[in-house]
Amino acid sequence: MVYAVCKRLYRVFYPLPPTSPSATPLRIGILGAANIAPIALILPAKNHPDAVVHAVAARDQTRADAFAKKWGIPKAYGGSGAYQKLLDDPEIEAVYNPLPNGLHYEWTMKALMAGKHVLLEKPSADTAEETRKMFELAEKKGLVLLEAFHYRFHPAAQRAKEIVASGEIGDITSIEVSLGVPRGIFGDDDIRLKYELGGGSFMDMGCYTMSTARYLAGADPVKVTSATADTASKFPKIDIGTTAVLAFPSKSGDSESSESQRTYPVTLKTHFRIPPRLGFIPVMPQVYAKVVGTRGELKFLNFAGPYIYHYIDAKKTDEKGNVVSSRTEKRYGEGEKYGWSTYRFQLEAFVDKVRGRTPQHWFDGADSVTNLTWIERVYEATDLGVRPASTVEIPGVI
Ligand SMILES: NC(=O)C1=CN([C@@H]2O[C@H](COP(=O)(O)OP(=O)(O)OC[C@H]3O[C@@H](n4cnc5c(N)ncnc54)[C@H](OP(=O)(O)O)[C@@H]3O)[C@@H](O)[C@H]2O)C=CC1
Ligand SMILES: O=C1OC[C@@H](O)[C@H](O)[C@H]1O
Repeated sequence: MVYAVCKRLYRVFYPLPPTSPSATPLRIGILGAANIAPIALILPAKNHPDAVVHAVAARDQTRADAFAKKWGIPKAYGGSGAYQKLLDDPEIEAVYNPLPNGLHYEWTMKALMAGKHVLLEKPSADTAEETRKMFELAEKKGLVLLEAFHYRFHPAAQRAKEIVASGEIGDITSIEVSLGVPRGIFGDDDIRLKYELGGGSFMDMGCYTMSTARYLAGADPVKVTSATADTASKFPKIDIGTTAVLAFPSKSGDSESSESQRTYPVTLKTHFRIPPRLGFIPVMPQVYAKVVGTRGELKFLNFAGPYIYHYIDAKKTDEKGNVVSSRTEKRYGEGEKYGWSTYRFQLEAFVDKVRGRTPQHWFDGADSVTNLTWIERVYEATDLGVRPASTVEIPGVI
């Protein structure tokens, strides 16, 4: 297993160059020298025949230059006007926006106003209204806008959904999705801990858990049943961890049924700093989705980064709940796509969409709006309140 993981990671970090590169690849610019940019875009683009990272912009010229040099990016914009300069560059056709959440709306709107397609990091914005406005503008301008839920483009996620949708485990009776990391990964200065930048674990990680639960269920919540947040005095309004229970609509159940028959519970758990067990035993990241049905259950381990390692355990149960059969599946892609990262699959779809080809998978703005709507409702239920909407006026947008 260790060898297989190393082999896949090797290919992610040392991607093979495309065998027949396009003469006119989609030229992408990156807003911000963000930590996530290499893995989410720069490395995937290195083996995409029809995409190239052409420019990066950072608030500091030295940082922009160093980033461009390290990753082989031809142009580097730096200084206070750098992001807008990149948007004004006629050579750039699409933009990757990995800015802090609280800046997603402003710079996506500006990018769309500049006529660029946008691959936008998750969560799409601070409020559902901002998300709605961004997709409305993209539609009006005929531009592609995609919230970067990369996991959905990976064959493992698609297989997990297929098993649930096939009815193999019966009708869903509960779902649990967890995304949490041990203490020590995010320092106090991390953007994730800044309320004014749209921080909070249910924004950062909760957006995945919400998206994954909705994806696997093939349905949207009907209400937030409960939500509790762990907070720390150092970070007012930031949830270090959140546990939310939402009600999803059952397949069975009609208007005559009780609420517990009409819905089933979906538990979403997030955490930035899971403490060590017994105070000193290090814990592993908690990244899984579990779907329980009337005739079985499915566990998808590492749904957020399945290209590194994952398994999908599917169990069938009898009427008494006894396990009658179980199997484990793994999906890492086929042929030349074997071992592609989630981000590489995502880039393939994004470029296909921009080029007018039919992507292997896609989801639209309505999906992103719904996701953020329910994130907001969870924050309302925790009493921490929704994240602050942008106050920036976008020239040309009413
Ligand atoms: N898809 C995925 O797997 C992941 C997605 N993400 C998402 O990507 C985004 C960025 O995350 P990450 O790369 O970890 O963050 P970083 O802190 O590394 O990057 C954020 C970038 O934003 C820029 N920036 C602009 N204004 C500010 C400001 N006021 N404060 C701080 N930074 C600012 C900085 O760019 P500059 O260089 O100009 O200074 C910085 O490089 C988030 O939305 C996050 O949710 C994060 C990790 C994984
Ligand atoms: O994939 C992820 O896992 C860890 C998070 O903090 C990050 O932002 C997210 O995208």
